[in-house]
Amino acid sequence: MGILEVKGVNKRFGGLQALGNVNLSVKENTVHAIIGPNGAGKSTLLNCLVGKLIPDTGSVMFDGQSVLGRAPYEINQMGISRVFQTPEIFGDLTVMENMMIPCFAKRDGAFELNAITSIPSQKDVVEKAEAMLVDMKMIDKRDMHAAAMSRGDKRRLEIGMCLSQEPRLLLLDEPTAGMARADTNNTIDLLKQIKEDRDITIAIIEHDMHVVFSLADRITVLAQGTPLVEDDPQNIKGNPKVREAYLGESA
Ligand SMILES: Nc1ncnc2c1ncn2[C@@H]1O[C@H](COP(=O)(O)OP(=O)(O)OP(=O)(O)O)[C@@H](O)[C@H]1O
Repeated sequence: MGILEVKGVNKRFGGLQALGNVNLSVKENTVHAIIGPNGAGKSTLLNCLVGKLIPDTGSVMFDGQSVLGRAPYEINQMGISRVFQTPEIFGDLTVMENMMIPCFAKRDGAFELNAITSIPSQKDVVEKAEAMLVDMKMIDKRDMHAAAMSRGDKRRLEIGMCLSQEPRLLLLDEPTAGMARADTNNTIDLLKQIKEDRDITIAIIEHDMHVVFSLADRITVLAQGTPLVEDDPQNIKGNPKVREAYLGESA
C-alpha cells in the first residue's frame, strides 16, 4: 500500500478523455517519476492530486484518506505540497522574507501579507526560516531580492518554502523546465540531498530524462491519458513500448 493511491481515475474535458482509468501507487520515501509525451495527461493527473481538478470517477487516497472534494489548502494541510513549473515566490521580497512566510503560515495556519512587518520580531519563525536557508545552502543570499536570483536559486528557494510546511509528499511539476544545465544539475543534487536527509516522498513530472534517471526509484509512463508501463528505471530505458510512445523523443 503506497502513501498515495490513485485508483480508476477518469477525467474528461468535453469530448477529450484526458485521463482514462489511471492507477498509480507511490510508495513512502521513494521518488516516483511520471513521464510521458506532450498531452499524455501528466499535469491533469497532478491537478487531480492537489484539488485543482476533480476526477469524474475514481479515488485518490493520501495516507489512507481521500483527497477528493477537499480544497487545495486542505490537501496542503494533509501533507501534500506542490512546486509549480514557474517558481511561485514573491520577487519584491528578500529571500529571508519569502522563507518566513510559509514558516509563519505553518505555525498559525494562515498568513496575511500585511503581517510581514511583524514577522522579524517572532523569534521561532525567524529561527526556522534561517535553518531552512542553511539547509537549502542559501543563507548567504538571505537579503537578496528574490527576483534578482537565477532560475535555479528561485527554484531552490521555492522548494525550501514547500519543505518548511513539513510535507510528507512533495509534488514537483517539471522542476528544471527552462533551466541551464548547471542549474539543472544543482537542482538534481538538491533533490538527492532532500531525499537523503528527510522522511519524504517525492512525485515528479519531468521531461528531462537526465533528471528522471538521476532521481527516480520508480517510473510510470503515461500515454494518451493511461498508464502504459510502471517499472524500475533500468527496465524503462530499454522498453520498446516506451520508445514507441515517445516516437523519437529522448526516452
Ligand atoms: N482545462 C482543460 N480544458 C480542456 N482540455 C484540457 C484542459 N487541460 C488539459 N487539457 C487537454 O488534456 C490533455 C492532457 O493535457 P495535460 O496538460 O494533462 O498533458 P501533459 O502530459 O501534462 O502535457 P505536457 O507534457 O505538454 O505538459 C491534452 O490534450 C490537453 O490539451
